[in-house]
Amino acid sequence: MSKRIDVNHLNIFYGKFQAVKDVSMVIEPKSVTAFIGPSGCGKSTFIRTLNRMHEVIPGARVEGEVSIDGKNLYGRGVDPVDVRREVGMVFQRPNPFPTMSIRDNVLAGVKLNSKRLSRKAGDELAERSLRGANLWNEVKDRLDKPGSGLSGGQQQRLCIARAIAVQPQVILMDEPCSALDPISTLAIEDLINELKSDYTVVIVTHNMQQAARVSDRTGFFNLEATGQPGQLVEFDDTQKIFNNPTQKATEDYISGRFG
Ligand SMILES: Nc1ncnc2c1ncn2[C@@H]1O[C@H](COP(=O)(O)OP(=O)(O)OP(=O)(O)O)[C@@H](O)[C@H]1O
Repeated sequence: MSKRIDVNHLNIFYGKFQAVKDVSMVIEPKSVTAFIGPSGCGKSTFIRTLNRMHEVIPGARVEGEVSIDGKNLYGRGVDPVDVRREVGMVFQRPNPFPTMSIRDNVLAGVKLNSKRLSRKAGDELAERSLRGANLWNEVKDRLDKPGSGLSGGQQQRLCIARAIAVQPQVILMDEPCSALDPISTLAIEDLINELKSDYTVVIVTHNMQQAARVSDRTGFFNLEATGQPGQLVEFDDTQKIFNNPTQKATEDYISGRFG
């Protein structure tokens, strides 16, 4: 359940404004890839194009190609709903359905995909997904209570359980810890580390220590100037990016000289 992503000459626009320019990269399966860079350089815009989520924004469009194991996500006849089933996403703010029970929250994505589940199959899938998100022990006695009754960190793991339940190949995370306290952040980081044995994980983070801790590969995005599109300046092994980057702009950013 893990696939390679190939991005080829991807340009991303909001109407006439070009937000991201000419990105090409390979994202390896069963690894964690992190994107860092200053505010507004297009990290969120880019990650959303990996599951066509940008298409919910009016006027947003791409040129170029994104392939998962050789299949172009933007090919003719490809249904974005199918793409989002294969490539799940977890957002900055945990967004469980507040009145829905914990169990039903986990199964919500599966049910949206119009899969009918028996009670037993639903219980099994909910347990498996909650275990996969390291949340089972904390919620197993209150599966029928609303998702909104959980702490922020637990809600984020609930959202990860919901993403896993659909059995995606890839999990995208857009600043998944930015609304969380340090303990919950560590719990999510541990989980990301475990998820990579089954999934291709892509994460946007503002926290450089987090990128250094959780990722195998890191991409640094930057803007040449305000109003210009964001570009991928450097993409390499995380060790290399943080210890011996090739580009001066990367070095300046990771050493806190700008951004
Ligand atoms: N819905 C939108 N409509 C128009 N322009 C947008 C939209 N979303 C983002 N942009 C613009 O695209 C550019 C990239 O924004 P994006 O949110 O991808 O950057 P980012 O690197 O994720 O920033 P941050 O770190 O602050 O979250 C910015 O100039 C932003 O103003």
